[in-house]
Amino acid sequence: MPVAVCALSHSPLIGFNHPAKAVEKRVEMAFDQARSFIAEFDPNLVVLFAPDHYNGFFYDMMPQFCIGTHATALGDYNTPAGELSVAKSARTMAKDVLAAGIDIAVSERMYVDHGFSQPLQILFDGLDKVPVVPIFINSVATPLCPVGRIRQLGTAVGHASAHIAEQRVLFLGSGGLSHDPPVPQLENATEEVAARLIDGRNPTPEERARRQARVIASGLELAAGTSSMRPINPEWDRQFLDLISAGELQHVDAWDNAWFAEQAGNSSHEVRTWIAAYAAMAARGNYVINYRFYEPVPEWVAGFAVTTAVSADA
Ligand SMILES: O=C(O)/C=C/c1cccc(O)c1O
Ligand SMILES: [Fe+2]
Repeated sequence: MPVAVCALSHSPLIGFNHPAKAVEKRVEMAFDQARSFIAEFDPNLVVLFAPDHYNGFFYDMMPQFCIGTHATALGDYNTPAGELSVAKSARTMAKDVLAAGIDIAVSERMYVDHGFSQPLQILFDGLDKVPVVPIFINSVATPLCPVGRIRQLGTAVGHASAHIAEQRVLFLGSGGLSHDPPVPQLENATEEVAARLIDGRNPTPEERARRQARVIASGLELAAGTSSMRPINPEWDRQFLDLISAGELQHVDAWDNAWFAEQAGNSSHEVRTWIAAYAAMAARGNYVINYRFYEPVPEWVAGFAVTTAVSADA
């Protein structure tokens, strides 16, 4: 039963802000590479690990991770809106992951944002082109669980994937690497912002447009060097990619949550999606990364990376 991985950064600013043409071209070539890899692997199931950015998940009930048995994309930042094609195996996998001692939440009405929809759009040209098991991983709403729990989650998902009907499973991680976009934090939020983080579902079109305009402007400021946001940290990103490449995921268990934010920005916790995807792969045997791309892209507020991996004995 072959398994494979694709993990990639996302940014809702793609298409809004434009880095140098050569940079956009290199990223597009990386997407081409990932698309060719996936087309050749021909998965009949994608297990998609992705975060949310206070669009589908709020502090009124914030799980650390959640598996969707139905999922709908909201369509923020011009990403496609609509139903994901959630596989029946989502239920089987939820049962198996719980039986392994990982208390994953289950949602019959999961709402997801660009974290899920962008990779499906870029890699599969739509939300419903491939059966998917969507797994939300909290990467912004503090307090966050220890990152070692995410590795255990990924491991449990990997084991569960060996007992489902689908035979060709792609583990897809969406997020990271170092970046610090202006996603608000509850601890220092005004009353108005706190209310939005606790239960800000269904913003008006004007509210959504204001939020998006602020984030789009933040990318231009980061690129111009006039931003107070934490800069992208290519060295931290390189070390993270080296660790994944070496298959030494167990080291993440010692990583302190505060250290992520200090080194690589609050949203660097999105690498949790990569850790889960690669831990799932590792649970199915040794792997080799056969493609690795990295480029810091401040206009998109992203240490932008794309990797693919296959089983070592494939
Ligand atoms: O949710 C937002 O408004 C912005 C999200 C964002 C910006 C830049 C990089 C990312 O990974 C994001 O999710
Ligand atoms: Fe994000």
